[in-house]
Amino acid sequence: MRIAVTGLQGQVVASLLERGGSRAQIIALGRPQLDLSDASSVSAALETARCDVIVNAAAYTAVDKAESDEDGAMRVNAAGAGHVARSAAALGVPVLHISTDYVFDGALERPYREDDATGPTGAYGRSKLEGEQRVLAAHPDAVVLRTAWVYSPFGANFLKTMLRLGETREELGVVADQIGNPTSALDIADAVLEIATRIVVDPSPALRGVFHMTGQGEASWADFAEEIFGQAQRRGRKPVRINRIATADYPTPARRPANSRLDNSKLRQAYGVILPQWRDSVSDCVARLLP
Ligand SMILES: NC(=O)C1=CN([C@@H]2O[C@H](COP(=O)(O)OP(=O)(O)OC[C@H]3O[C@@H](n4cnc5c(N)ncnc54)[C@H](O)[C@@H]3O)[C@@H](O)[C@H]2O)C=CC1
Repeated sequence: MRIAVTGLQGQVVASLLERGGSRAQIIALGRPQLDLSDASSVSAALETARCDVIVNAAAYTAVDKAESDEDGAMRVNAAGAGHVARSAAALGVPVLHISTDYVFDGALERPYREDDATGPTGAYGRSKLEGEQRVLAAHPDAVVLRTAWVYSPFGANFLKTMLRLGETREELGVVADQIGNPTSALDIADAVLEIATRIVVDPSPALRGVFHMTGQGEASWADFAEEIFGQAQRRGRKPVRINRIATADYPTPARRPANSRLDNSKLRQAYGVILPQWRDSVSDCVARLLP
């Protein structure tokens, strides 16, 4: 199977390139050849790729910067996602589109299900929600996978930031009143490969539409940090104390949802896919970064 994926170096792209193995040939397409904000570059690159499935994993992911550049985020996350889905529909291949927990406002007191009301609290979330809607409108054979709190050995992410800060700091203040599901990009890649394999052979409507896909178990950012430093300490790093702070004490341009947890039951029922427990995947990632 040939899978074309947007982006060259993102966390999910790098993970797909690593995990493709013998299961799939991964063709990564990024700038300048494929620029999500340029419809003609998207259609030309995807046509040339001659693939069986398209995964839209590239995005404008700078959540805080998007607050002062909403047009830029919209061009990539909304219009760009639409370009990918339209091209996929024209080529007659299914599309898997990666989206986010930030489409929700976080006020609900249980994990969000796919049909819960959306209500993004910031520009990034609004652009990603608009992207989902454009993908679903453009392509009947689309799967939208909402994930959250992504980390990996690649690129920039919370886990790598913690390990870097831990080299010089003895204590750190980390937000304890936002809860979500830390998710390894390598686990996302494994699940995307399974979903792609199914969708090319099974036309069932139950396999199309929006699905939530995150690591199992929940955590606050402070819990996540404590787990990272606990694992790092077992690998010879000095201890780092976490001071559990409130969101109000760590102001950022974009407001984040207090509850980001996503209920994964629909994905499990439709595809039989379930991601590993988040602490196990954190352990694997720390082991790779601190061998
Ligand atoms: N990082 C996270 O915590 C979360 C990410 N997501 C979503 O997961 C997906 C993958 O995210 P990551 O791999 O973490 O992102 P990343 O930030 O590691 O990589 C994004 C990639 O998109 C590429 N890109 C940006 N603008 C582009 C454009 N105009 N044309 C072509 N390529 C462009 C970048 O060069 C980069 O390679 C994205 O859809 C993101 O919105 C969802 C929830 C949380």
